[in-house]
Amino acid sequence: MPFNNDPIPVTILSGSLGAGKTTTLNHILSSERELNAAVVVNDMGEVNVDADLVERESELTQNDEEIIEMSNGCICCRLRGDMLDEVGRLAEERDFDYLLVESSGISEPIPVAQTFARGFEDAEFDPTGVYELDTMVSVVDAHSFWQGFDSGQALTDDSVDPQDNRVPEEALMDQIEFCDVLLLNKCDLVPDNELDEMEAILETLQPRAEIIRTEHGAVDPREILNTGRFDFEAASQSAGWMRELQEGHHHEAAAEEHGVTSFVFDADRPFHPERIARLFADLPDGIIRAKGFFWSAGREDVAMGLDKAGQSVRAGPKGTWIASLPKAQQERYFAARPELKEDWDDQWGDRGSELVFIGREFDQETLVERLEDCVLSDAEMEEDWSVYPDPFGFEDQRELALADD
Ligand SMILES: Nc1nc2c(ncn2[C@@H]2O[C@H](COP(=O)(O)OP(=O)(O)OP(=O)(O)O)[C@@H](O)[C@H]2O)c(=O)[nH]1
Repeated sequence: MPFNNDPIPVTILSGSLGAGKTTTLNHILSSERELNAAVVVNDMGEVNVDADLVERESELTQNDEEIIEMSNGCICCRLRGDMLDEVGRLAEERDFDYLLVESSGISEPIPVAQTFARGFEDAEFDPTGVYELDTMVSVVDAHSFWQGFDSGQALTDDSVDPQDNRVPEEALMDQIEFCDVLLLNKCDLVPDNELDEMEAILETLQPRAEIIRTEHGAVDPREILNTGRFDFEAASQSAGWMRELQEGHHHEAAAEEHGVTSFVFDADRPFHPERIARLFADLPDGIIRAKGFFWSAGREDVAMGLDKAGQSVRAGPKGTWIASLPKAQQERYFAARPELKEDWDDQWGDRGSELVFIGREFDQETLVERLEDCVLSDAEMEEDWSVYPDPFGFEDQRELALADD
């Protein structure tokens, strides 16, 4: 290989367990014979089954990829530094010109992307200038997408990441919301009309990504290699709920045709803690995604966060109101974001609620009414809120288990 100092492009594949990441990787390796790739395969278990499968494939195709197995942990957390040191060693030899990374099924895509885009403090190797993140790909299993979201089937105990108790649906939502290309795989197992509907939902959850339907991971390699599509800022701002907050309504025709809608609920008075907790635990089935922050009466110190992905709902302390910061720090915020002053309340500052709901075939009007009923009434505004029972506790965004109360 000729001497070359250009950064090595990197494509990262994420996706739930069994979505088809290894199948896609093998498809790429066998259809791009010219591709001189190194491959990092991450598996949570002790035995790296995926690496074996990739290894077998590359023997078959007589490619001689260098395959690095990262087992017994996740490259988005515990193995971050180890992975960098490995790819650093690879880069020194430099007898390959593309790096493919298969994350584990529960990997969060943002830290993995950050590792390549910005490095990692605990690692000796600094990837900036040596590697260049080219494309973030998420593989979604079309067949289990519905089932997982509709019935919460994915919520089995042994699939929860022991490190932070995240459930697979939350990892799936991250993978959908942070990527450049979304492969809707296993399309052979789902009828076309359902695929149309799923695609409408994915487009609403993630308006920026290129969505491609695949069977057995058979994607045109040009869609995920050397695309130059990765852009950290754009990717981190591209989630549908975030766009909804920033820009308000703008629905794709496809979304409307399939009854996929979203709206923002705003309030500058606090919610009654028990009423809103009960509502969060009993949102309509059609709500696929809900996200935002809210003010819970009696907790003027902290901005509460809401995060619903599929069947999983988390709510609890999330951030700080600017109004509860020391004056000097508040001034710095105002200097940086003058528009904050516009919605500033003399008594309550920036306290308030802003929640985005994305769903399919739900009754928006009724939900808005139910939300409004959770906001304090005029009489309640005069009460002592500190006597209200607080279902949210002090931990960061607990899983809400209030539905049966
Ligand atoms: N019917 C069908 N099966 C598929 C498709 N893609 C992959 N599979 C099968 O689904 C299973 C899981 O595929 P993998 O490629 O191993 O999935 P993965 O995402 O790498 O799985 P983990 O690494 O375990 O998270 C395998 O048995 C594949 O043969 C598809 O498009 N259609």
